[in-house]
Amino acid sequence: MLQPFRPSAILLTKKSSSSKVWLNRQSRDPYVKLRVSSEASVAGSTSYRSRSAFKLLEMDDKWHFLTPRDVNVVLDLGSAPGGWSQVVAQRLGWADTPGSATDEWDAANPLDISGFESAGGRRGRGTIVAVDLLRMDPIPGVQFVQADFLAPSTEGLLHALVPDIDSDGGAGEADVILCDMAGNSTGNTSHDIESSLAICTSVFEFTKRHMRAARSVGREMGGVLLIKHFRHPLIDAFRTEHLVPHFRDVRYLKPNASRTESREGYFLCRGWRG
Ligand SMILES: C[S@@+](CC[C@H](N)C(=O)[O-])C[C@H]1O[C@@H](n2cnc3c(N)ncnc32)[C@H](O)[C@@H]1O
Repeated sequence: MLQPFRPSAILLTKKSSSSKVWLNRQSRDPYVKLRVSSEASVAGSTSYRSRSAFKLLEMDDKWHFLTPRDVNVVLDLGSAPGGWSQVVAQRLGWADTPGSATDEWDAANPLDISGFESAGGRRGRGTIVAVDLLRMDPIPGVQFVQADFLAPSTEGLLHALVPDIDSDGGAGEADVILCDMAGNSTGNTSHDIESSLAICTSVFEFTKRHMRAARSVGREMGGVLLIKHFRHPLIDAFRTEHLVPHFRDVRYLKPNASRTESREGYFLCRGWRG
């Protein structure tokens, strides 16, 4: 007769010690506490869906790349569960609070735009398009595409959702491209760096085709790219070869909300030169 599975003493010890480390870290993490307390303080809405939301809030509070009135088209690459999209929706006026999940997701439809209409009929400005491999519950003001960003067909899906408002017919429609995309960490540094580099390269190629340059809208500053990466000399070389020549200003950001022990950081690239 089959015996029910009983974890061995070793498994139990390993699990409980790693769980303890995790629980310990969570209970001391001020951003986890903040995420939970934002739920309590915002009646009738959900809290931010991710701890990551606080990184974007912190970076935008300092550098103001989402708040200018002429920011109208924002792309959120690697958006699930939706913390960054909630922040963008708030900053573009779609909601005062992080916003609440609305209808059930229709998993059969990769171009579900059910989150587009704001709860209560409130309209913000502009267009927010988010993409992720994983499903994401709707957020008012955010159009979501469930797809692999690295697949060639995804670019067309994203492009179809963004209004092409160039007056001179030139390329480029995004004011801000955000990328918090990351593959699953394997613990193997060279594999993780390779994956981060592949994402950075692909996002940069996409940026070249879709970022708005200053001249196309008569602005002083072209579009902004905020891109996550994992610190490594190869990523530094990517910054020097690709980002620096194409933007007026490129800087490394490590928000307080990003864990110190993590190699994660962000390049904030402002003023796309085209
Ligand atoms: C750190 S999470 C993003 C968290 C998000 N900014 C938030 O605040 O909720 C990274 C996301 O990148 C997504 N991702 C990784 N590779 C992807 C790919 N090739 N295409 C689309 N999404 C991808 C993952 O599914 C994951 O949801």
